[in-house]
Amino acid sequence: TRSTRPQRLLNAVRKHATRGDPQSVISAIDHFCRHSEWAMNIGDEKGSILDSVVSELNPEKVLELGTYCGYSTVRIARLLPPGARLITLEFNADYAAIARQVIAWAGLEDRVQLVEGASEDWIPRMKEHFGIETFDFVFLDHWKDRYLPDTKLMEDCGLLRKGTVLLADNVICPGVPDYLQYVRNSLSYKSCYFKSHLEYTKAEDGLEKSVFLG
Ligand SMILES: Cc1ncnc2c1ncn2[C@@H]1O[C@H](/C=C/CNC(=O)c2cc(-c3ccc(F)cc3)cc(O)c2O)[C@@H](O)[C@H]1O
Ligand SMILES: [Mg+2]
Repeated sequence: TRSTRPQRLLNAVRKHATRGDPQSVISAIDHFCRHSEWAMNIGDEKGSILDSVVSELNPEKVLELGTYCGYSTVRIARLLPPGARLITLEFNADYAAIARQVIAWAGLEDRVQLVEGASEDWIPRMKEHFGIETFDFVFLDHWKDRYLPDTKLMEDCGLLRKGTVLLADNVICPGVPDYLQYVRNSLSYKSCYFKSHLEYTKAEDGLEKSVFLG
């Protein structure tokens, strides 16, 4: 049977990246997506903005919604101190299997917990199942119509604290109008837009950084 694009992406990582070297995994995926097959990773340009937000925050507890192949998981986890934890949710078993191998190739499995399942099922279980009080940083990159309901769910589950940072991918392309309207008009958030480009293209896209004010 024909391989899938995530399988071909993993093959490119195994062929061109060095085990235990996260930067080489990131570069191998970016090269594959720029020169072989486009894939919906945050990419190098928006990825640098993600890096700067994570580095400035130095978060201990991180949640990622939508693992896909693990590209942004590797970008975030490589910047975390060893005691920090990144929980990433992915409900597609095939993507989860690829992402586990990408994360392992980068040598970051000790900092990452990939949970197979839907965000709406797992967000309410973060406290009792993972012993998480609140998250310091949340990266949203899953189905775009899930950003707003999941943000409200995280609020309702008490998973956000004063200062928790939400960073949302694709706020222009494909776009998340209901989420943007919410975080930009709610008195509970201080929000700002980082203009960039859709991964591996010249199209406009950007990231929205929203700080929960409690
Ligand atoms: C509720 C729930 N729970 C758990 N996992 C969940 C979940 N909902 C989705 N997932 C998972 O997350 C990923 C989905 C990512 C969706 N991302 C995009 O659709 C996306 C699209 C583009 C794009 C832009 C221009 C185009 F012309 C075409 C595509 C760019 C992007 O950067 C994207 O992120 C995928 O791995 C999916 O299984
Ligand atoms: Mg995205």
